[in-house]
Amino acid sequence: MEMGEVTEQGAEQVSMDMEDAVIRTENLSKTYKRWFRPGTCALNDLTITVPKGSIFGFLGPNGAGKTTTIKILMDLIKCTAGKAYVLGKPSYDVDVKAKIGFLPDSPAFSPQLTAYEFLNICAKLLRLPSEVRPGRIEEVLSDVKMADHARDKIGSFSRGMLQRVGVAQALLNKPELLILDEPLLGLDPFGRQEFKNIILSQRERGTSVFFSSHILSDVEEICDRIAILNKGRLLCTGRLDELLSANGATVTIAPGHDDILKDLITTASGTSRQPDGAWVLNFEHLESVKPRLDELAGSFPEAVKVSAGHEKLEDFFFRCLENDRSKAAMDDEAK
Ligand SMILES: Nc1ncnc2c1ncn2[C@@H]1O[C@H](COP(=O)(O)OP(=O)(O)OP(=O)(O)O)[C@@H](O)[C@H]1O
Repeated sequence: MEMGEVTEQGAEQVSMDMEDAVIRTENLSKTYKRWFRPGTCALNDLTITVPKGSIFGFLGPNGAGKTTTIKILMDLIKCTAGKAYVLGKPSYDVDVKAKIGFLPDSPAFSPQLTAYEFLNICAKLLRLPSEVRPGRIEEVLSDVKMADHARDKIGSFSRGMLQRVGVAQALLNKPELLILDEPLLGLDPFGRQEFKNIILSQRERGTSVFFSSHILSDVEEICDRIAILNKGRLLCTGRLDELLSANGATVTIAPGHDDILKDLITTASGTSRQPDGAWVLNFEHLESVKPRLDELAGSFPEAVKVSAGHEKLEDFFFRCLENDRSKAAMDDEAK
């Protein structure tokens, strides 16, 4: 983890060189006004840095403030306080838009247009030269596996196909930075795999990617960095490998040894049962259970397998939210 990066709620992130950051927010806050009622605080003091070349997963439960942040980064709405920089410029800088590929939350398409016609309009808006446009449109349609549907009307597309067209338009201008709001929404497992391949190949050509998602297994597979938000506040951010490996352990108990579980299960941060009946337990701190695990591994060498240093993102995510909820409950009690 970089020096000063937030690992605990409320900690401050020390600034990384702006040159190395494709996105940087500083104490960003947003309150939506409401008539005759207190406003909704959607974002509260958010400070994050997305370094150049990274694939950054922006996570949080419904209503955490992800779309609000993305809208501010795209200058679709104004923040109430704080600062947002994209590719080293304030987020309202118009010139920067030509270097970004953007997929909004629930994009709307004109159903009468074919995929090709829609992308042609987008390419014109991006001022791609006319001689380049057809080739580039074919290229992005092929990237998202929609080449066979170029001449079909968008109105006939499934949700997943619409999402692919949305990703295709985000790729049109060969962006330096992709900002994608829930790009995996509506994609089947093949679509998700293709999306992950697209993102990894984009990174290879030097594009940085910032996307929000609820599909934690996919985020774990491709992201090198994450931030987790809850109720508009940052719970943690950093390199995924460092956040997940922080002293954790995964223990697998072979099928038929459920009796071993009894005293372990109460201290595990996460548990899951495999189809073959084996149990997988995740521990936040290996040290706290190591003596007991050593003892069990000595008595049941075939039944207990310990791999240090890798908590699943899903377990980490729930643990962060649970800690936040307990802290909020304690704060309420103290009031
Ligand atoms: N235009 C708006 N006016 C008033 N409140 C809003 C508006 N947009 C969002 N909010 C509120 O701001 C908070 C954050 O919403 P936001 O859409 O940013 O969350 P999110 O993390 O993207 O959620 P989801 O995962 O469900 O898409 C929520 O409480 C939401 O009700």
